[in-house]
Formats: sequence, structure tokens, C-alpha cells
Amino acid sequence: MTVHSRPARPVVLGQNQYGKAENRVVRITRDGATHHIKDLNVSVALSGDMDEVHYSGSNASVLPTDTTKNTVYAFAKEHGIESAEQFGIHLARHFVTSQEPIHRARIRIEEYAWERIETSDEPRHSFVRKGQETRLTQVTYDGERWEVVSGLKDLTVLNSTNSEFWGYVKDKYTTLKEAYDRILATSVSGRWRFGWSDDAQQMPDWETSYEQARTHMLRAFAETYSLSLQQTLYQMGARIIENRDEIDEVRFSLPNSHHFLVDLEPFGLKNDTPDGAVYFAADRPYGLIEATVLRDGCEPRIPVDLTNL
Ligand SMILES: O=c1[nH]c(=O)c2[nH]c(=O)[nH]c2[nH]1
Repeated sequence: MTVHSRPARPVVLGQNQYGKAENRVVRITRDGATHHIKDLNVSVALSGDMDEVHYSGSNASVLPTDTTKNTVYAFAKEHGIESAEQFGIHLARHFVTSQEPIHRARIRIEEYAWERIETSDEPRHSFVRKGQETRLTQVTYDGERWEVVSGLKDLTVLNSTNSEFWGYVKDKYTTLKEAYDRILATSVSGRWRFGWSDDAQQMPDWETSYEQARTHMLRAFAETYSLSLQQTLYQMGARIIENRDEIDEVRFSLPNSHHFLVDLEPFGLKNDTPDGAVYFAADRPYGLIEATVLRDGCEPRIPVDLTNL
């Protein structure tokens, strides 16, 4: 009888790779009052001597995908993110040179572009995602009266400081730690209703109105020292009502896009340092904060559920 170390197989393993996909890394670098942001989605795929884990389940050559995730966050803190290319090269070299069974590393990175929200003065820690927003309007006419509701959706904004959240109700299910310096980020969905309702009235300049409402809203987001997203929302609406006579009502639906400070202590790295930090940008679940802000004496007419508009 011939003894084979491995039985002849009618089936063999082909190309394979593994790793952690879509690590959402936000790196804030603080240069005094001026902050810089790098926002990446990093996917790691490793391959090499990985036959055994597939054939027998032996994990002896497997660097856990969880470790590849931790490496991405630790490198973002330790070495910074100069560019997506430089970051990808650094990671790929690390996996191939530090682990004998790993022969190839493929790092895919999407980078999300942000630009600064310009305010009249420092500090500079407010950003808006480039080219994301959609402008909206709804016009209704019954032969006599007009109703115009305009607005936008998918306008993503972020403050890298000047946001706290504490002093809230705590019951037996509350585990949230009070935050004294957190990232505040949201994707704004907002509608505003014009006071113009009949042909005898002076019609607003729609283009100027949109530009100005957007600018006032962004400035209020950037300039509010926030104790909650609810407070920031109110300021954004109030700023539009105060500055734009043609607008009587504003409604916002604001997802609270949570950014969690990554615990890098196990790797000997202090994350929350004066020169900045690395965050995990979670996409769900998210807090959802919604409210209407009105000119005093005006009727609320924008539907509560913005998806119906
Ligand atoms: O700004 C916030 N408002 C909340 O109501 C809330 N709830 C929560 O868990 N985090 C936050 N943040």
C-alpha cells in the first residue's frame, strides 16, 4: 500500500486572498487651531501560503483580518496619512515583509475629498465634502396660491472639534461615555419654505436665496460651539430665518455620523494627542435628529417626514 502524505484530490484550491475590507479611517491632524483631515476607505487583501487553512482549517499561517484592520488604524496614527499612495505602499510593504507566509498584499483605497468651510475668523476645523449635494425644490399651485419649498440633501459636513455631549439622562442601559471633545459630522437634508404665496407679491431671487441660505447654514454649523447636534440644528435653522426674509420655515433631518476614537493603547500608541487623532467612521446605526425652525407666528407646513417631499 502506498502512503501519500496528502490524498489525491479531485478538487484543488485556486487563487485566494483575504483581509479586512472597507476600513473607514478618519485622521485629524491638528496644527494649532488649523486642523487637516484625511478620510479613507481602506481594503486589505493578502495572499500567499494559504492552502492549509482552506484544506484542513489550520490557521497556522493566517494573520487575522482583525489584525490587518488594527494595523491600518495604528499606521494612520503612528505614520500619518501623507497620501493614499504613500499609505498603501507602507501597509503593503509591512504585510509582505513582516509575515513569511504572505507573498502579496493588495491595498485598495478610496479617498473622500473635503474642503474647508470658510468662516470670517479662526479656528479652522470645519469641512464640507466636495461635490456631494443635490439641490431640491417643490412648487405647488392651485390657481390662486403658490407654495415653494426648496432645499438640499447629501451635504456632508464635519467639525473636528468644538463639539461635546454630556449631562444626558442615564438609565440602566446607558453605556455612552460623556464626550468633551468629539467629531460632529452629519449629512444635511434640509428644506426651507418661502413666504411668497401669490402673484401680487415680489418674487424672491431664487438663485441668490439658495446660495445665501446654504452659506448661512454652513457658517452656523462651523461657528456653533456644539453641546448636541440638536443645538447645532437649531442654530443652522435660526441663522437662515434671521438672515433671509423670504424664508419662513426650515426643516432639517440630520443623521449623527458617529466617529469613534480608536483605542490604540494595546499597540503602545496614545491616540488622543494634541497633534490629532484617528477615528473609526461608523456608517450605521446612526442617531437621527430632526426638527423644524420657524419664523415666529408662521404655520409649520413642511411635512415631518422629508422623504415625502
Ligand atoms: O448630539 C447628540 N445628540 C444626541 O441626542 C445623542 N445621543 C447620543 O447617543 N449621542 C448624541 N449626540
